[in-house]
Amino acid sequence: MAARVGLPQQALLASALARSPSPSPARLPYPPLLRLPTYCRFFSASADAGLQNLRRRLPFAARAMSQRSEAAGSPYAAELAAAKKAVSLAARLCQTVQQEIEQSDVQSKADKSPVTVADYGSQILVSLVLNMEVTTGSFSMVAEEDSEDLRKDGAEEILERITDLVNETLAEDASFNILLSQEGILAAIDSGKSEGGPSGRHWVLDPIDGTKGFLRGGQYAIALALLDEGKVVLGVLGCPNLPLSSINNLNGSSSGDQVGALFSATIGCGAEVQSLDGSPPQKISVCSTDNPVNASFFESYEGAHTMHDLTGSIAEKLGVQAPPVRIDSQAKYGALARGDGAIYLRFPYKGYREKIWDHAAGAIVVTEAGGLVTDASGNDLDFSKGRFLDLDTGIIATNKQLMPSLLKAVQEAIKEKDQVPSPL
Ligand SMILES: Nc1ncnc2c1ncn2[C@@H]1O[C@H](COP(=O)(O)OS(=O)(=O)O)[C@@H](OP(=O)(O)O)[C@H]1O
Ligand SMILES: [Mg+2]
Repeated sequence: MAARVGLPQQALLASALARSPSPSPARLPYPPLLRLPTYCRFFSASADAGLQNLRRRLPFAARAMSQRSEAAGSPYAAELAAAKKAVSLAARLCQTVQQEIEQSDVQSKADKSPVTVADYGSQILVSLVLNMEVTTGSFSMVAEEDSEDLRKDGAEEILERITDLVNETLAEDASFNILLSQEGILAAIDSGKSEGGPSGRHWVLDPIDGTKGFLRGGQYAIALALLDEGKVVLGVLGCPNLPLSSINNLNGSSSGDQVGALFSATIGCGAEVQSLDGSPPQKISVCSTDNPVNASFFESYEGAHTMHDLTGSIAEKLGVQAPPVRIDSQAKYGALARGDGAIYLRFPYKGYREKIWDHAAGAIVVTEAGGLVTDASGNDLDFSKGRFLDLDTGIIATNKQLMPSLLKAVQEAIKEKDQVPSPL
């Protein structure tokens, strides 16, 4: 039986909520929260000894922020710091859930894909932190989840579970004097309904990329990017189960290494990795091999997400010797960006529409690490068209030396596949 927020904690949180006055705009300490009027109930945490007892450890997010990054002087430095803090906090909630997940924590969406209390919880925390930390401009977020299913009859229990998880995560972090009501929880999820587009700034979030991997106990990522005038200008990938230094086997694990990597990149400032618990950021770069024989390639773990027969044929044409490294989520982009492998191939089945949140953060981490990310014809990915990427050819990534031969192999393999008569 998984641990839930214990009764004393539940009572504490409930009483804190009950005695908190509704926020009036003049009292709100974080101006951006004005955009979500029913969002929060504030109270003075410092006066509450019980809440202090819930704060068992220093927030790793806060420590991560104090480390100097290459991007410190960039025009997006404040946004990058907020994004790292948001992703780190969300990662903590996801880790808690993954360790003790129950059947009732998982639901099925309209498209039959799974969604968990952690997907919702992660989206809520990222929305909240961004609203609190980024105080300039209007707030817009394109995110994967919405609250529709949680507003239906019968969803009361899961909504309560999400509310408890979010508030417990906030209560454990000394930098937050805030709890959310259930209306606040729903509003925070729905703050991700933006359509994005070519003008203005839009955050792009996959609160859990690779939910199937998350459920399997495997790799997943919290993926957050910022679009400015249609271009990705920063990206953060939190990968709680990825070894910090490198991966060296097909399961994405490596022996004796610290686990939990936070990748980040800002346009023009390079890409970095640090531990999720706050080690100093280290600059990363893609591997420099120009010999496909030495190259290994990443692809989706799920056979339904990419055509493994096509990727096998591409690898064979290139002369790649090593078997594919199959891991879930944009952790693949992070691993590629620091040179764990040389190539990433993704070829969904016909009819699948790629979402921008599945690639925005990963793509900038790779390009700022010196790599290239394109569609199967060599075109840059266009994140300015709304919630979808609108490409149907596939996505490839590698270093600049290998890209010409990779593109050639991709074109040949696609042509050959198209010539094979369909069995139907
Ligand atoms: N049919 C189909 N084809 C292609 N892609 C699909 C498909 N269905 C889902 N998805 C998306 O894949 C996301 C998971 O990322 P990956 O495919 O890289 O990882 S995995 O190894 O397959 O788990 C996954 O992200 P999450 O939904 O956030 O888990 C989906 O956005
Ligand atoms: Mg997701």
